[in-house]
Amino acid sequence: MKMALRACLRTKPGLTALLSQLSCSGHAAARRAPALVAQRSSSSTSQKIKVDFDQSSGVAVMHMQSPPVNSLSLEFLTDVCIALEKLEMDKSCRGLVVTSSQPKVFSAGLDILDMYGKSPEHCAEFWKAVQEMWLKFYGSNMITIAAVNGSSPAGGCLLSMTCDYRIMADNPRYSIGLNETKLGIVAPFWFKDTMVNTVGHRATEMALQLGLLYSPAEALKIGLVDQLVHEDQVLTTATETMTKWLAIPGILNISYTCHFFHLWCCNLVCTICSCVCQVIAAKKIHLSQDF
Ligand SMILES: CCCCC/C=C\CCC/C=C/CC(=O)SCCNC(=O)CCNC(=O)[C@H](O)C(C)(C)COP(=O)(O)OP(=O)(O)OC[C@H]1O[C@@H](n2cnc3c(N)ncnc32)[C@H](O)[C@@H]1OP(=O)(O)O
Repeated sequence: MKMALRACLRTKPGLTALLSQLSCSGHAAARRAPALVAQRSSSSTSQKIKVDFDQSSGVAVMHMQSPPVNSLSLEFLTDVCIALEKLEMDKSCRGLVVTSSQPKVFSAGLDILDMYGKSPEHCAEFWKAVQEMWLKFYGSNMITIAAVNGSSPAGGCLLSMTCDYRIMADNPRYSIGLNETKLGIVAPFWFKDTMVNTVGHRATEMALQLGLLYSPAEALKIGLVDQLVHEDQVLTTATETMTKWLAIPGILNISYTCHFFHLWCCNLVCTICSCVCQVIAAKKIHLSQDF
């Protein structure tokens, strides 16, 4: 799916426009202009994000450092998007590892306090920022690896699933999954689609209906993560793995992209049809109540 988005962003101007409308892209850029990284190795820091870029390997490491649990607030999401935009514009950056500086937690998902009791304008901006983060990671031209060094529920799990590869700390205290159902909320369809693309239809059905959080071993078993390593080894394994991914010629990447793009389009058409059916059904119910 991620590759599919990459392809359409490269080759389909129409869809780019569609996606940019969806994501309200430029939202982040409007706040702060991106800067190109000039040094051989560099480090740039916002309050909540630290990026170390090694120009010799072309690999950047994004450390999420928003205490206590890297919850995805509007401010944090905006910082993530800005950092991604900067890296994306630097053509020498080919790989991105995303990890957490917070102990025991990769990301606690969407910031619940940023969704509750806020103005409609804030909620709209917040929700656009969530979509923007998703699109930017999924549509990135860089190879992305999530170094999941702690728990990663809900939006945290989504963030990791938008990456090409996930390495998780092998600590049974940690968990990962889309647990929205347990919170009494429905995961948006694109959360669901992202999970289907990662673990398949049946596993997603079970995961979402029951709001399951998986231990690292369980997550590995269903393919929600790709590799487990000792807690101390998550980041080094991620950078080693990146070397392998970057050895694959980009052209092959693009070929796979076309296959996935086809699947993604089919999925999108189905989703639109299903939305139309729901609207028609809702109207029918409404009418039958009137008479
Ligand atoms: C606005 C537009 C709305 C449109 C709505 C449309 C559709 C709805 C779709 C909604 C989709 C939602 C996806 C989500 O991501 S919802 C968030 C779900 N997240 C969780 O369920 C995680 C909850 N947290 C935990 O499980 C744990 O905190 C932990 C991450 C495993 C870490 O555990 P631990 O180390 O033990 O830390 P604490 O539990 O003590 O927490 C420390 C501290 O952090 C606060 N906190 C935790 N999670 C969040 C969060 N998601 N947002 C904000 N704050 C969080 C927690 O309250 C503690 O704070 P205090 O120290 O002040 O008590």
